[in-house]
Amino acid sequence: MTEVKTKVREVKLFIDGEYVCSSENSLFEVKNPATQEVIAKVHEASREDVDRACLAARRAFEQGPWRTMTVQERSNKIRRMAEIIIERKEELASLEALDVGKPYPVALGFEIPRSAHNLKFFADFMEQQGGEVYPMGEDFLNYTRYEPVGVAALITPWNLPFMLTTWKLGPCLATGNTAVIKPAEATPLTVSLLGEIAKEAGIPDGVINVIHGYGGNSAGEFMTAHSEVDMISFTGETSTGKAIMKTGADTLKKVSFELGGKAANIIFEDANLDKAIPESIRAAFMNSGQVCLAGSRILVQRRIFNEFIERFKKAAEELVVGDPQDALTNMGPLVSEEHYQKVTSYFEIAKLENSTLITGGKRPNLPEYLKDGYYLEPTVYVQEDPKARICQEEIFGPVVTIIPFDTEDEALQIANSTDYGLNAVIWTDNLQRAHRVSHSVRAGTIWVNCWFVRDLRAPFGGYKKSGVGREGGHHSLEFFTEAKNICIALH
Ligand SMILES: NC(=O)c1ccc[n+]([C@@H]2O[C@H](COP(=O)([O-])OP(=O)(O)OC[C@H]3O[C@@H](n4cnc5c(N)ncnc54)[C@H](O)[C@@H]3O)[C@@H](O)[C@H]2O)c1
Ligand SMILES: O=C/C=C/C=C(\O)C(=O)O
Repeated sequence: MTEVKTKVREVKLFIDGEYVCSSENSLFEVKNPATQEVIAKVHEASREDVDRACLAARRAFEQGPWRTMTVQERSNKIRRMAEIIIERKEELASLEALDVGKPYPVALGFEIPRSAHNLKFFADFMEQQGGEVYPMGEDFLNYTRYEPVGVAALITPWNLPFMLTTWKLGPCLATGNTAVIKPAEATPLTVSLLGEIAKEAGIPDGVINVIHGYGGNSAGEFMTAHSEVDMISFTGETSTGKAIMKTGADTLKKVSFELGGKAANIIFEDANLDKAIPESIRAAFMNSGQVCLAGSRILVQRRIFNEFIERFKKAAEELVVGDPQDALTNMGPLVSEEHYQKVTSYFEIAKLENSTLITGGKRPNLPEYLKDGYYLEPTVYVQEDPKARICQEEIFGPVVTIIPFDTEDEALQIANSTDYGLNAVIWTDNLQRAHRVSHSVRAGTIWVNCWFVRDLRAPFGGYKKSGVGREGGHHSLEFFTEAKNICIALH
């Protein structure tokens, strides 16, 4: 592990089947969030590099054979990528832990296997798909084909880099498109390996290209403006989604956006707290709270409010914050100084808004070698006013707010009072209430008595400012295909 931690890697661009340097020889550094040591020097894609990547993807799309091979041939190659990911799971997990600062067991046990599954699932799923036939009596016959759209820009954030990239890449490839991928500048390590994984799996050159760089006035913007890119699948902040939509508008690109969240986690008085408390802890603090689906607003019914707070506080204080490579660690550091500044700015806001600090709100005491990492204690506030900024804005760190409520109607009103609508969590043993509340919360995913349980066939995406469109199962296939109807006169 020490060698993994201290080595400084050179991360190149992967264009048209080859790892290449930035044409302007511009490199940026990536740091280990746990220690702030430099772990990689990354080639930044210039406008010319982005152009080459988009043209390579276009050529690979137009000239084939990717688009024209049988579904089974394509799916076999995608499944081979999934197998290679599993063969290399320890290496990928330690790189992800190093780059993002997340606990190694989480990367190894959840994210890397899920990444392989993202590819295998869509390869298998695509093999089950067909077209449609609409006969018009004896005179005409319609049949419908689902054809790939072309070149996709896949842009992903730093919190779950490999998992979220493969979640887009699986359906993109399975439907016969080609891709230009840009991981977040803070966490490019695992995604950069997709080039060699694709090559080993026999994916033709140009089908997968990986470029690196920043967003505005850098690789992200260049690719979303590029005339050879037909569609953009983006996961990240709501404000970035708006910028990308504007840039993509000139060339009328198709977009699919998975954006921010501020999930209500509603605990009714009849909930089983023995389950609700540990899951609410996971929903609040997994990946240091840097999860779009985080249950960051906990709404608790007044009758159980004090008991909930006491037990939740105790459980939060038991979490081990520390070195992500240490097997006992529950919570690593935040990803960067910039993000730490954003998250800790909410401590001041919380004070100004008269929130009550229950626990946390500061750096934990840690060994000397971790002194430069951006660590925070799990932080819990109580706030009576659901309109306060800490109840409304996505903090994206280990900070949750507990809000009391009296009635089901009040809980619903609070749950629906933010601009976001990605997901919500409901804890109740009352079946009717579970359904009633699920129907009335305006969010794309509702988890009842559980959190972050995923079936990849299910639609995934957000209401309101949490997204545009849905991914998952046939929803992903619809985004990555054009439906073509062919009408034939039969005589
Ligand atoms: N809804 C979901 O499924 C989901 C999943 C994970 C994260 N997120 C959201 O992601 C955010 C955290 O991630 P982040 O800080 O990396 O997000 P971000 O929006 O800052 O960056 C995401 C990606 O977009 C790129 N980018 C930034 N500006 C761009 C521009 N103008 N044009 C093109 N590309 C641009 C970045 O370089 C990065 O690769 C949170 O808001 C979180 O809720 C959402
Ligand atoms: O941080 C966000 C988590 C997103 C999860 C998914 O996109 C998924 O499970 O498919």
